[in-house]
Amino acid sequence: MTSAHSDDAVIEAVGLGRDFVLSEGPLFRRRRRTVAAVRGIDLTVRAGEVVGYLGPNGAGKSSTMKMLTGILTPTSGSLRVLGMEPARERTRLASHIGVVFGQRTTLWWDLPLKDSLELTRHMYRVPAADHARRLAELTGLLELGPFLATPVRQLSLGQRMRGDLTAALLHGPRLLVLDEPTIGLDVVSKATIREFLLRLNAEEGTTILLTTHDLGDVERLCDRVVVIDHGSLAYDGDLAGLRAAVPVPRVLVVDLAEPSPPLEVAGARFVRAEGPRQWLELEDNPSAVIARVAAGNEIADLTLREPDIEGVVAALYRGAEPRPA
Ligand SMILES: Nc1ncnc2c1ncn2[C@@H]1O[C@H](COP(=O)(O)OP(=O)(O)OP(=O)(O)O)[C@@H](O)[C@H]1O
Repeated sequence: MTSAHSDDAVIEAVGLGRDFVLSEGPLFRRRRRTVAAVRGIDLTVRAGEVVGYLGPNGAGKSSTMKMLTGILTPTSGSLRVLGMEPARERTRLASHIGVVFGQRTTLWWDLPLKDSLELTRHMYRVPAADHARRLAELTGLLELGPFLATPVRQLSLGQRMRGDLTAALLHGPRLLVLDEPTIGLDVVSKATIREFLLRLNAEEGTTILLTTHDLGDVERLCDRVVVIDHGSLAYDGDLAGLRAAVPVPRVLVVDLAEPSPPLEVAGARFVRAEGPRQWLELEDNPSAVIARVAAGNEIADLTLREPDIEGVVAALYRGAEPRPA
């Protein structure tokens, strides 16, 4: 621990970086090339926060997650998780954090779920009484009862994810690290997982850091979003701030009385048409544009669409400069 470590910081990264050195080219003429997967990230996550760690493929999310959990050693900067240096104190850290990778399971494929969870208890050396109490709680909340006796290989993806979450939480970790926790799940399973995570955070104060490409996860769960691109932080703040920071135009959907050629209106840009419906990107304030459209056309209906988070993050990735707050 360092004296600079602040009390309620669960994650403290300063100038965190990770390079990979690749050897490329034909034998005897190999060239070494360095890929900077993570470049000088400063990130503090405080107890009780739910943080979405977003970015396009290859942005450096997994490399960051691996450093946080001690699987990968940073090549620059400093990193403390719950006051520990993950790569050096990986085993001790493991008893205070829970990790779930949506695409992989930590459960034993051939064992019934409850036996798999029992093995997890031994791995984390959780006393039997604590385990039984916590398993009963989690079984209730995640409705595991009907499939506790089912071998893991026969579980649906949603059931397995609930099992994996249980395995990650049986030892009562203070930090939960989730990599794509709802990937591949149907709408109902996603909602179950999201509600559960919100409750876990509210009732136990568990800090949650999650990567996701599912913007519903972000909208429902995250107080704060951190966007990483090419290994560097592109945004750190709340979702409303992200929406406001990236200039994605609002869209006016105009239902005309009949199909018409593309509207040409000052302060708006025609995007597309489908029968009598046209989409216009607004460059001016909506009421001015609506008045201009109404002046020359018969309108059946109008809807103003705020940019959705998908559009905002996509714009950020495309390199739209965030506006100063
Ligand atoms: N073991 C490795 N050896 C060499 N390069 C690597 C290694 N791991 C990651 N990289 C490179 O580092 C960069 C960041 O990769 P990383 O997997 O962290 O991104 P990501 O944001 O998790 O992407 P995804 O959403 O696709 O999982 C990429 O350019 C990747 O090719």
